[in-house]
Parts: sequence; structure tokens; C-alpha cells
Amino acid sequence: MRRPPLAPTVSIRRTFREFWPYTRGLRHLLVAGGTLAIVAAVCEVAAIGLFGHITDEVLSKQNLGAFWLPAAAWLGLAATAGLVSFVGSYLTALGGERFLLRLRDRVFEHIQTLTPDFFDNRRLGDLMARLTDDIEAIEELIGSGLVKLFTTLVSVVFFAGAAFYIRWDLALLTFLLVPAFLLVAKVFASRFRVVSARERLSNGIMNSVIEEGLSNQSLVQSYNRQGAEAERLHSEGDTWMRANVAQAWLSSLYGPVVQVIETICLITILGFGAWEISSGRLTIGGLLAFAAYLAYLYPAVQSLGQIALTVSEAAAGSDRVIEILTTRPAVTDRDDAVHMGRGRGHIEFRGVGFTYPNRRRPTLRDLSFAVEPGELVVCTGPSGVGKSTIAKLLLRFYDPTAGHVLLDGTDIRELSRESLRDNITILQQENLLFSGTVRENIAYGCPGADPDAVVRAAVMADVHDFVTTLPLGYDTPIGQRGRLMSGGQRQRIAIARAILRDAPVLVLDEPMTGLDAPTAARIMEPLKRLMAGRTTILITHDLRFIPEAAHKIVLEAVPRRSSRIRIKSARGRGSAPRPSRERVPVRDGRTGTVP
Ligand SMILES: Nc1ncnc2c1ncn2[C@@H]1O[C@H](COP(=O)(O)OP(=O)(O)OP(=O)(O)O)[C@@H](O)[C@H]1O
Repeated sequence: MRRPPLAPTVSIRRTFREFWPYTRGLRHLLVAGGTLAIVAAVCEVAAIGLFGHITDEVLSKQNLGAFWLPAAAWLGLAATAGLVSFVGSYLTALGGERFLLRLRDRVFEHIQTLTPDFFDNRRLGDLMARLTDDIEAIEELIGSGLVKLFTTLVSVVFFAGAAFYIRWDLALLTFLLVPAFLLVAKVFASRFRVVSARERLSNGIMNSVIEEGLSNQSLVQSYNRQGAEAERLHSEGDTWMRANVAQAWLSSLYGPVVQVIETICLITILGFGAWEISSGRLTIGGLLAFAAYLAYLYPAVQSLGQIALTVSEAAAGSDRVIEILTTRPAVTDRDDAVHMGRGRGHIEFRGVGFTYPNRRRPTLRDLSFAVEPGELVVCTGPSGVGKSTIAKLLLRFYDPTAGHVLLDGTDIRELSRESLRDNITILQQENLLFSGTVRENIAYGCPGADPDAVVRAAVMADVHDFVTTLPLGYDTPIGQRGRLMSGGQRQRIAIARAILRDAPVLVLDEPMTGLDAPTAARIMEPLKRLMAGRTTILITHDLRFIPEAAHKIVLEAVPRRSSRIRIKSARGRGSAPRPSRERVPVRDGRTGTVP
């Protein structure tokens, strides 16, 4: 399988510009967290000062009387530092988690504005990884990461300031080695970003393999493909492992490299300090306090470098989230889109042509037909000729590349998608149910529906008697995608949902697919009740149960680059066209028209 490319790299500045607005209303938490962390650092600086004082005034002079006051002050500082760092960490975590929640909501909201084409061209597991792991990585950059960066920087300034205060010349000597830290951090961070991008991609692919493997378990087991699936996961897991090992290699190497630089610094300081003490220019307490400040300072400098690695990792995640956020929906509402109320249900396709994105050959060309309010039209024709595409155009999952689709005489591009879709109910080939209860699934299109209305819809859909036999009746869970139900039961629950929704236009896309003849015949009764009084486009191969009075649209694939449409009476194959419409010659290619 072809591996998808890495998401385009985005600069850190752009990442901040993109995600910083999401911290609005949370910044006070982050600022409070940062401020408290600074207070904790100040307490630590002061505590180290007291340590130096105790060494010089108590230990060197063997004066126990001078011990108690600084010891009590030290204890007080330690308690204050503990308390403020606890509250600070909590507030930072609170701000970070709220940021995460907000960002995930936003990305999910955005994803739901994208047309089905976006999902058809991507793997679900990868999208899930972007909505979970990658978003968490961004939080580590913008939320808690920013606070950590700020507090670490402030700690560096404090400890360095304290070290300068004790001995500026020693401190200066120490600081000569700081550029070495920065250089190492820079080299590691750039390598880390490349490796992290690969790891993120690999994580997405591995999630996809798990998601596909688990959701298709019945297919996997019935085709004895368990070994192949395990192999597929192993192979992706292996790629992911390699990326992780490369990450671990870099971050493990980073520690010792920095440690060596740190040790060089400490030895230099101690040597220089010993010389200063022997010549009487520095006390032991002064040297110990100085060394203690350095012991705090170096880890802070080191964690600045570590933050650079975290930033690289987070940037790889944010590239993938920004890639989604910058994807524009193929179909949008116009600024002046009309919000129509309940329509009459007159449908017209006028000279419609359509080519799927990334396809060169058109699926529909110059297609015209009209359906009167309340009328049933059956759309039939060979597989792959474009029948379901008609439903997608009607719902504005795509816009036609030529011509117009009209609802009650208005081009549907002029309507808001929400109001258009409120007027249309689609019953798809594969019944899409959620893993809630029977009641939740029936009421899916009508949240808050009256329980009696749910039961009435179930009665009309011929599913009520069955539901009453379930252990919890309407509150019985139907399993993942309704898999605890039979195909016919799923279909009837979907019909009840459509009845409850009560839209004037109905699109039935192969409602009999996968059902045997008796089940299909049984479904036909509730379907007729559903269709009564609604404009219905029934897409089907199965003409056995087509109502007598139905008119037919036959999409025909004509040899070489054309297909044509005919409208016939449903009473017999090849019978005369409807009186109000006439067949016209096939025009330029794939489809012909009946205007
Ligand atoms: N998202 C898509 N991207 C690209 N091509 C697509 C997409 N969906 C469908 N097609 C192509 O468009 C053509 C028409 O598909 P459509 O699903 O409308 O056919 P159909 O007549 O409903 O077929 P069937 O009866 O088998 O369901 C097919 O050749 C199909 O491969």
C-alpha cells in the first residue's frame, strides 16, 4: 500500500499564530501557573542562600545558636515552594486540558464541514490519531509547554543572577559554556523534528490498520486473513517502532552530551573555587551555595534544550492538524444563502454534468429529469453508472460541474445546506446506525422527539413488535453499528428514523440490498408508508417490488464514453416514455437527457 506523504512543514511562528487564539479565556490560568512557578523558584533561590549562610555561620563557626532562625526560615520557604508549585502545576494543567478540549472540539467541528470526498480519500485511523495524539502534542507546545518554557527561562535568570551575585567572575566563566548547550540543543532539535514527523505519520497509519482490522473482523475471520492482518499491523508497528527508536536514540544521546558539558563546567568551577578559597577570596559556604545554584541552573538550561525537542515533536503534530484545518470544504454555503422552510418537494436536475475530484472521466453528463411533489421515481441502471451520485448531488455533498439541481424551482446552491438537508431524508445502502439504544437511533434525526412519536414511527416501520421482545425494549443497545440486529431489523429501524424525521423528499439508495426475498417483501410495506405523500427517488437494481405506478429513470452505460438516461413507465420494461417527457438523442458523450 502506498504510504501517504508527510504533512507540509509549518513554521513554529505560524503554529503559534494558528493556535494561540484558542488560549483566549484560559490565559489567566496559564499566567497564574507561570507566576506561581516563579514564586517557587524564588523560594528555592532564597533557600539555597540560607544553606550557604548556615554553612558559613553555623557549620564553619560551630555556632548552634545561629542555626534555628535560618532553619525555620528554610522550612517556611520549602513549605511555601511546595504549596505554590502544587497550585501552579494544577492551574497549568487545568488551562492545558481546557485548551485541549477546545482545540479538539474545533478540529472536529471543522472536519464535519468537509464533504464526504475528504473522508473517502483518507484513512479513519489516521484522522483519529490527528484528533487525539497530535492535538495533545500541540497542547504541550502552546499550553503547558509555553508555561514550562517561561518558568524555566525565569529559573535560569534567577539562578544565574544568584550565581552572579555571589561571584560574578566565576559565573561569567560558567556562562562561557552556555553557547555549547545551545548549539547541542539546536542540532538535536532539528534532527528530532524530522524523526518526529515520521513517527506521527507512522502512528496515524498504524491506527488506521488497527481500526480497519478491528472493524472488519467478520470479513477477516471468514476469509482466514488473521495472519495477514497481524502481519500488516506488525509491519506498520515495526516502522513506528523504528521512528520511536530514532527519537529515543536522539533524546537518550542528548542527556549524556549535555551531562558532559555540565561536568566540565562544574569541575572548572570547583577547581577555580578551590584556588579562590585557598587564597582567602571565597568562603566554603559561598562556594557551596554557588555550586548549588549551578546544580539548579544546569538542569534548567538542560530542560530548555529538552523543551526544544518537545517543540520539535509538537510541531510535527501541529503540521498534521494544520493540514486539516486549512482544508476547505468542497461545498460551502453562499454568504446570501437562503434558509428555506419545509418545501413542497419538487426536484429537477437540469443539464447536470459531474466529474468526481481526481477523476478524469465524467460520471454524469447532461442529465435532466424532474420529479413532481409526492411522486415516486425509480432510478435504475447498471452498477457504477452514477445512480448514487444523483443522491450525493441532491444532498450537496458535491456541486455539479455543469447544470443545475433545483428544489422547488430554486437552485440548491442558493439554499443553506442545513435547510436543504432538513428537506431530504436519505436511506442508504448500508444502514448507518450508531452504537446507542433503539430509541436513540430512531430519534437520531429528531433529537428530543416525543417518546410516543418514536413508538408511532416504529409501529409504521413494522419494528415495534420486534423491539418489545428485546430485553430493555426501546432502551436496548443495538451494538457497534447496529450489529446486534439483523439486516432487516437494521433496515426497519432506519425506516422508523426516516418516518420520524418527516422530510418532504426521500432518497432510498438500494433499500433492499442484502435482504432475501421475504425480508425485502416485508420491508416494502413500511417503505410504502414512508414514501406516502413524499417525493421519492428510489435507487435500485431490484425491480421486483417496484410499485405499479412508479416512473423509471434508466441510466444506461452506452458503449465507449457515454451513458444515457431514459424514463419509462414502471409497468413494463421498454414501454413508452412518459407523455410529458420525450426522449432526446444522446448528446456529446456519456449521458443523454430527457428534458
Ligand atoms: N468519491 C468518489 N470519488 C471518485 N469516484 C467515485 C466516488 N464515488 C463513486 N465514484 C465513481 O463514480 C461512478 C458512479 O458511482 P455510483 O456510486 O454513483 O454508481 P451506482 O450507479 O450507484 O453504482 P451501484 O449500483 O453499484 O451502487 C463509479 O464509477 C464510481 O467508481
